[in-house]
Amino acid sequence: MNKKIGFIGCGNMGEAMLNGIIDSFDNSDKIYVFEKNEERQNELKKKYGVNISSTPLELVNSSEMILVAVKPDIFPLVMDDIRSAVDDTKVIISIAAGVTIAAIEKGLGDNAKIIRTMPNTPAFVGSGMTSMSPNKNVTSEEAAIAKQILEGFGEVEEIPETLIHSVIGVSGSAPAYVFMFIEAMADAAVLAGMPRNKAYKFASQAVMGSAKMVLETGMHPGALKDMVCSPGGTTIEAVAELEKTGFRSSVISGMRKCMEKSKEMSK
Ligand SMILES: NC(=O)C1=CN([C@@H]2O[C@H](COP(=O)(O)OP(=O)(O)OC[C@H]3O[C@@H](n4cnc5c(N)ncnc54)[C@H](OP(=O)(O)O)[C@@H]3O)[C@@H](O)[C@H]2O)C=CC1
Ligand SMILES: O=C(O)[C@@H]1CCC=N1
Repeated sequence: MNKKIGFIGCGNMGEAMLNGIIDSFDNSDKIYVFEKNEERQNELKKKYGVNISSTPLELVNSSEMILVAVKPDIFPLVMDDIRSAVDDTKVIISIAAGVTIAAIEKGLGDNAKIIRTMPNTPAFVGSGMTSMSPNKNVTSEEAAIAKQILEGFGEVEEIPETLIHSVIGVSGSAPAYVFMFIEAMADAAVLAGMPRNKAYKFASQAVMGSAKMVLETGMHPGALKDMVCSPGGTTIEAVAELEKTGFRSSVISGMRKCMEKSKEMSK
C-alpha cells in the first residue's frame, strides 16, 4: 500500500483499525494520526511509530485517504476544521454510526469524495467485518484502494447505505453481545468447577470454531446445530432450555433496539 493514510481520532475503534492495518504497510511513515489528547498521541507514536499531525487540517494536507474515527457528536466539529483542505485528491472514510453520507456532503461540500463504512473491533486482530458505501464522487479506482486498506484488518463488503442499520446490528455492535455470550458460557463452566482462564479459552474456541464452520462449510446454521444434538443427549437438553428462556427472541429484540438507535441517530 503506497497511499498516505490519516486517522482523525484514534480511540477504541481507531486503534483497532490502526493495529490491524499496520502490517499491510511497508512502513508506518505513511500513516498520520491526529488525536485530541497529547498524551494519547504520544502513546500511539511510541506504540506504532506513526506520524503525529498537530491539527486535523495538517493531517488532511499530509494524507490522501482520511479515516475519521471520532464519536458522531464530534464529527461536525471535525468537518468544520478540515473543510478547506478537502478537494478531489482526498477521500474521506467515515466510520461514525448515524452520520449519513448526505450529512457529510452537507458538511464538506457536494464534490467531496466520501466512503461511509461500519467496521468492528475484531479489526484489532485482523478479523474485522467492515461494510463500505462510497458516494457518487468516489471513482471505482479509489473505492478499490479504500477496500484494500479496509481489508488490511479483515473482510469487507460493499453495500447500499440503506443497509447500514442491519450492519451495525449484525456486525458493528455484535462483538459486545458475543463477548457477553462468551462471558456467560465461561461463568457456567466455572460454576461446574472449571478454572476461569481455561473456561474463557474453551468458550472462545467453541465460538470461533462454530463461526468458522458456518463460513467454511456454507451449511445452514440450523443444520450444523442439529449435527451437535445427539438423540436423547446433552445438547438437546441445553437447546430446549434456551428456547424456553427465549434465547433467540432475546437476541432479536436486542438487535432491534440497536438498529432502532442507529436509525434515530441518523435523523
Ligand atoms: N467502538 C466500536 O466498536 C465501533 C465504533 N464505531 C464508530 O467509531 C467512532 C469512534 O468510536 P470509539 O472508537 O468507540 O470512541 P472512542 O471515544 O474510543 O474514540 C474516539 C477518539 O477520538 C478522540 N477525539 C475526540 N475529539 C476529537 C477531535 N476533535 N479530534 C480528534 N480526536 C478526537 C477521543 O479522545 P477523548 O477520549 O480524549 O475525547 C477518542 O480518543 C464512533 O463514531 C463510532 O460510531 C464504529 C464501529 C464500531
Ligand atoms: O456503540 C456504538 O455506537 C458504536 C457503533 C457500532 C459499535 N459501536
